Amino acid sequence: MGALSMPLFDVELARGAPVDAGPGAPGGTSTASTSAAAASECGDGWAAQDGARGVCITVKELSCSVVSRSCLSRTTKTVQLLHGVTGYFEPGCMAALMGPSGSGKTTCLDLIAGRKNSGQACGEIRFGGAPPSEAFLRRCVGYVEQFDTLLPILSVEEMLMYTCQLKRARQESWESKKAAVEELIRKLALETCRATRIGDPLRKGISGGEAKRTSIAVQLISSPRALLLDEPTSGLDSFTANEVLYVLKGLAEGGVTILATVHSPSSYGFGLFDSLMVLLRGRVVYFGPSGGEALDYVAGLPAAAAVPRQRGIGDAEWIVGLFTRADRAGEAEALAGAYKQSKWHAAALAATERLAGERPNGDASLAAPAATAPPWWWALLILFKYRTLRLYRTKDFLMARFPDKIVQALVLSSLYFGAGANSSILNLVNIAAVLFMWTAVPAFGAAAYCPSIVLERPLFIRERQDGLYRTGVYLLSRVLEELGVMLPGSLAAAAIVFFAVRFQGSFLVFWVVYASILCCGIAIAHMVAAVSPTMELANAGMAAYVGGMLFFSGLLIRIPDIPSWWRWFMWIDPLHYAFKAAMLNEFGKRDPPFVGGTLLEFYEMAGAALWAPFATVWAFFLGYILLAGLFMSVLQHHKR
Ligand SMILES: Nc1ncnc2c1ncn2[C@@H]1O[C@H](COP(=O)(O)OP(=O)(O)OP(=O)(O)O)[C@@H](O)[C@H]1O
Repeated sequence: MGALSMPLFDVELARGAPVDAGPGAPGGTSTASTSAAAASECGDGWAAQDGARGVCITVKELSCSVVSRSCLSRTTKTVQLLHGVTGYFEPGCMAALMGPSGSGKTTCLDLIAGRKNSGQACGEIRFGGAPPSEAFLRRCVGYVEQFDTLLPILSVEEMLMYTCQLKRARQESWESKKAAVEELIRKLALETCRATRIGDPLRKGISGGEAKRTSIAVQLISSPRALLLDEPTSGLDSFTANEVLYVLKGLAEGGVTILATVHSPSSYGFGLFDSLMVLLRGRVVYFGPSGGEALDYVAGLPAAAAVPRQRGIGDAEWIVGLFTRADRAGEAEALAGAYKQSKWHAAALAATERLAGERPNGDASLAAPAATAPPWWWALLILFKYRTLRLYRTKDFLMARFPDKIVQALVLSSLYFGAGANSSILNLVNIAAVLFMWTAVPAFGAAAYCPSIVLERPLFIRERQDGLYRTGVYLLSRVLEELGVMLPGSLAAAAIVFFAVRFQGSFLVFWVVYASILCCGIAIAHMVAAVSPTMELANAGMAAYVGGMLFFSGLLIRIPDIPSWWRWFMWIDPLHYAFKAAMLNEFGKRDPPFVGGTLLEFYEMAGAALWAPFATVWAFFLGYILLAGLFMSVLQHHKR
């Protein structure tokens, strides 16, 4: 094994990667052999340096079906996505999974990675001769999904360090982790963008190719034994696509088992693959060596007569073009039948059977370790360090949380300036109104948190599946993150309103009422976002629930006037308890006369202890958090 270095790649490209006309064709050179030679010069892969060994993946008679619902006729039918896929992917080899769009490549990868969460699957998937445990898949198998899920606020280097801290052993020294990150930055040629913010569609950061390489690096940080990649080259220019495939080849040379779906790699990129599986409508139409053998096989098919090879058309492009045309002509089953008669199918069956039965002795990691995530306190600490602290320095995050409170406080203060000191009967309704608004506004403001929770869901799902943390830790981290900014913001708003309106109760209680209902709002936002499949539904759900709460607080309609069949809503309305606490704080000691009794009697609050509504609001907060955690763990809005 030689050293994997980008200059070698550059030289090859500068010379111009030969257009492979196929073995035996006049002037043709085998890109497979060219690349194999190039790759054989590749050095110790990163994984090899870290002592990682690949693992043999065998797939036997893998089938999958889903119940699909027609949007037009509203009928349902069972669709077969995979039909008895059989094959194997060996350590040290880079395998390509190709086929036209919709042929079942992602489905196949999802099943192998244990991430398909809809439909019915049957067949056998083994890693190192054993069915993989969830812990093994999380720890030892990396999955680079089609769409990048990275934390936009972090730089490339921070993203890698953050993942490294959560994915590698906690006991490993910081220096060792840093060295691993440095090595990955070098291997994936991320030096130039290491300090650049990752960004998102609204705030551009690193390029698409850099994001893809960062995603690959994120998966490599724990030295996986197998790396599955769904279209690692899609959306990249041909140079960057070749660059990514070249890096993957180096990793395969280092011992990692690599399986990647690709659409139309260049001849150079295609030549880097060792084996090839082609799917057509969920059926295997070729599985065998890549390069010359694959080209020979395809050239010998009757379907090849309709799509002759032309100069300028790459190997992979020709193969995919030929199969796509055959697919559209309804020849998928015939091609699958032809493959079943071929020597490659017989060889695949025999090798899969043999490898599925081979269980390397002493391969301890195959016996799944129990823990799949770091200790909760460690994960919380890392999330705080890399996420929360960074968000606290992010203008967008702070602007969505501070100014609104101050503006609302200024509006309330100027509208009700000095009203708190006036106990005349005509003014009491104004004081009750400002206290009502004081509890309603923070609950409404919590709707602002919903979009970011829903938008971040794919990242959360990916990181949880990767075993970076458990649901409860993520939720706790997000709530603490909000509470951290909420405290100073709410304190400033409370001080402005309390002293401008000249309230007579306790300032501490006045502030705690506001802070408590704000906490409840944050928890409600997480709960509503957790049950809502989309952002629109989350926003609508939040507005409906919080809007409904307003009516049952006790101000807009007196409690005795609420129709009996609506009374139950009052008991599940934290606003009702927060408003009660605010009123008791303000009027508990000086309950002024009002319409035939006292003000608190009018609102049916007289004689209540102040602690009771507080305790209820906090019980609501805990209840919402528990429900949010439960829904986040159980509900799978992300069907695949
Ligand atoms: N959960 C599902 N419900 C209904 N249909 C599904 C589901 N999952 C996949 N499919 C269908 O199965 C087929 C294969 O999908 P898959 O994503 O595996 O294809 P693919 O080869 O990866 O496609 P592409 O190259 O475009 O990503 C598609 O027709 C897709 O619409």
